[in-house]
Amino acid sequence: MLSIQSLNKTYPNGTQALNNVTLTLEKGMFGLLGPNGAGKSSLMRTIATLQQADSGSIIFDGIDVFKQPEELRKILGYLPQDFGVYPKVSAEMMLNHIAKVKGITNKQERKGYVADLLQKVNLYKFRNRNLGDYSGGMRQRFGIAQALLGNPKLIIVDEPTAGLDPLERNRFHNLLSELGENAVVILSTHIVDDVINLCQNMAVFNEGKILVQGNPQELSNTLNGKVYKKQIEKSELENLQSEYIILSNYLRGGQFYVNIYSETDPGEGFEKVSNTLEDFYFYCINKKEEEVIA
Ligand SMILES: Nc1ncnc2c1ncn2[C@@H]1O[C@H](COP(=O)(O)OP(=O)(O)OP(=O)(O)O)[C@@H](O)[C@H]1O
Repeated sequence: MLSIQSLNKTYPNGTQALNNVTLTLEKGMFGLLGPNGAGKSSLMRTIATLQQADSGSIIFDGIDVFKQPEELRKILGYLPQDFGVYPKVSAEMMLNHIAKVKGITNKQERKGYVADLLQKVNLYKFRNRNLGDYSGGMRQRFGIAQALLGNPKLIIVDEPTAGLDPLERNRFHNLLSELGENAVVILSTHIVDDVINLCQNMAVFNEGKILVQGNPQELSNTLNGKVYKKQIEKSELENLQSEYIILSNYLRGGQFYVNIYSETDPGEGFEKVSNTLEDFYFYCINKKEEEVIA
């Protein structure tokens, strides 16, 4: 349904944010994982017609996004990373306005539609409060509501759960996965667990390139039996780095641990662990593109 071919973008300051990006996305939820500065937002803004690429093409359901941006906008729901609001307008008024712009002309229909959306994101009882008086999480939920206006067929959400409390995060996940039944949903996030829980497909993105694309569980499984952990002193880390492919280092109960990738049992106190998508993600980021095994 969404076909991205050989997309390139270099900003005027010389940063190459997209380097020959090619991706095909079907209906359902697609997770985009990558470190800060990988180019995720650049890709999303380009798909959302907010910026031009230098070369390449994006086709969604027969719409050529670069040649027919207006057509795409009619069926697009987009929640950017930094979502600004008009502070002196209530959520209900703002959604009503956006609904009008999106072509819902019947007043009664629009009212019901907006009320339904406000219920979905749990803001109905705050519908008359000015957006400027919303908390960060409430503003984010408003952003989600505006992205869902007009039954979009392509939904792009850039780190949508940042700032949501666990309950609201769950609620939003349920909503997103419902939407994924009828739309292409692209979810950019740093939360690896969200991708494994929600997405049928995903890509790891780094330095403007797609390193790997596939089903999260299948990608994760490619490291089965090859991830080992050990409790170490922090000072040992540098030495280990020269010997092993370090996937991650972290604290558990105040103790310092490393996870490493190894084809064979490294001994030396390392124990095999059941690996996660997070291990796979770090494996991709830490290895060079041509060495990723999946
Ligand atoms: N308007 C711009 N002008 C110049 N460079 C930019 C611009 N926007 C982004 N960049 C650079 O392009 C690269 C990709 O940035 P982008 O925001 O797409 O990454 P990201 O994966 O979304 O990062 P994050 O996870 O931190 O949001 C970065 O090096 C960034 O500094």
